[in-house]
Amino acid sequence: MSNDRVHVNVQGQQGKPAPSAIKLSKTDSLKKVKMKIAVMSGKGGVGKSFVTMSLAVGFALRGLKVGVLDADIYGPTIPKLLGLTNTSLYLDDKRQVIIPAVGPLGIKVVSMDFLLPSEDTAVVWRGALVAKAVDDFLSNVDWGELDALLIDLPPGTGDAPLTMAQMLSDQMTGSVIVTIPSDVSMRIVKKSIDFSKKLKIPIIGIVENMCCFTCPESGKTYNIFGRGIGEEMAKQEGLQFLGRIPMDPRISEANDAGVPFLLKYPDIEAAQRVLEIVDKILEENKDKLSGQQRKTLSLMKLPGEEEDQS
Ligand SMILES: Nc1ncnc2c1ncn2[C@@H]1O[C@H](COP(=O)(O)OP(=O)(O)OP(=O)(O)O)[C@@H](O)[C@H]1O
Repeated sequence: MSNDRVHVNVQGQQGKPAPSAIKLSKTDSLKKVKMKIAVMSGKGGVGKSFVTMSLAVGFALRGLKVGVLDADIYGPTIPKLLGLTNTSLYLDDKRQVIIPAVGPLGIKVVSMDFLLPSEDTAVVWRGALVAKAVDDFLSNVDWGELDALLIDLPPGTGDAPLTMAQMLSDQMTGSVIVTIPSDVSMRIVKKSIDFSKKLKIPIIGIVENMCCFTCPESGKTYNIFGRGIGEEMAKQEGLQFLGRIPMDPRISEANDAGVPFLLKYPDIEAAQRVLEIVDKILEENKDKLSGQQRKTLSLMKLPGEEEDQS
C-alpha cells in the first residue's frame, strides 16, 4: 500500500509500511470467491454492520467458508463485533499479499480498523484516498478459497459508498439492503435501491432490522419504528423481502462484548430470523455454490460437531 498512514505487520514487524509493488489484481484476488455480497444502507445506524457480521456468522454456521471486507472506511466496526480488536493484518513478504485476520468460525476479516493506530483515530481521507485504500484491499488481499465474501459498505449513497460500489460492481453477486421500518428510512432505502440498480449490482433483497421488540415480562410485541414497511417496500419495488430481525438488548450486549450473538444466544428469536435470511440467500445463490456440501450446524452444538446433510 502506498499511503504512509497505511501500515501493516510485515512478518510480525509492526508499523513497517508495506511495499507498493503488489502482484495480485482485483480479479485474481476475488477469483476464488464464489459469492460476493455488498451490504448497504441508505442511512447510518440501522444496523448494517451488525447484519453483515450476523450474515457472515450465519453462513459460517451453515458450513461455508466466509470472509468479511469491512469497507466502511470511516466507521469500521466489524473487528469490534467479531472480537478482533488489537489484531493486525500481516503481509506475506514473499508473495506480497495481505493475509486477513481470522475471527470466530474461521471468518476471514480485512478492515481499515486493523490499520489505524488506535480505536479513536478518525479517518479523514478524501474520496480518492479512500478509493485507493479499498482498491489495495481488493487487489492485494489473499482471501484464498471462499464461499462467501460480505462487503460492509459505508452508509448512504454519497462519495465513499459510490466509489467503492463502482469499483466492485462488475464483481458483485448482489447487494443486501438493510433498513429499519421507519417511514424516513424507507424513503432513503429507495435511494439505495436506485443506487444499486444504477451500478448494475443485482439486489438480493431487503432486510428489516430492529423491526420490533418483545417485552420479556408481558410477551407483548411493540413495533417501535413502524410495521411491515420493509415488506411493503420490497413488494412495491419487485424485490425479495429477506426478513425482519427484532431488537433485543442481548444483541447489543453481545455486540459490545465482541461475541456474535448467534453464538452467544443461539436460541433467541433474532437468531432464528437471521438464519432464515441466510437460508433464503443461500437458496437464491445455490447455483454459485454448487459443489458446496451443505451442512447444518445445530446452534446447540459447537462448531465442528455438525452433521453433513446430503
Ligand atoms: N437488532 C438489534 N437489536 C439490538 N441492537 C442492535 C440491533 N441491530 C443493531 N443494533 C445495535 O445498533 C447499533 C448500530 O449498529 P451498527 O453499527 O451495525 O449500525 P450501522 O448501520 O452499521 O451504522 P453505520 O452505518 O453508521 O456504521 C450498534 O450498537 C448495534 O449493536
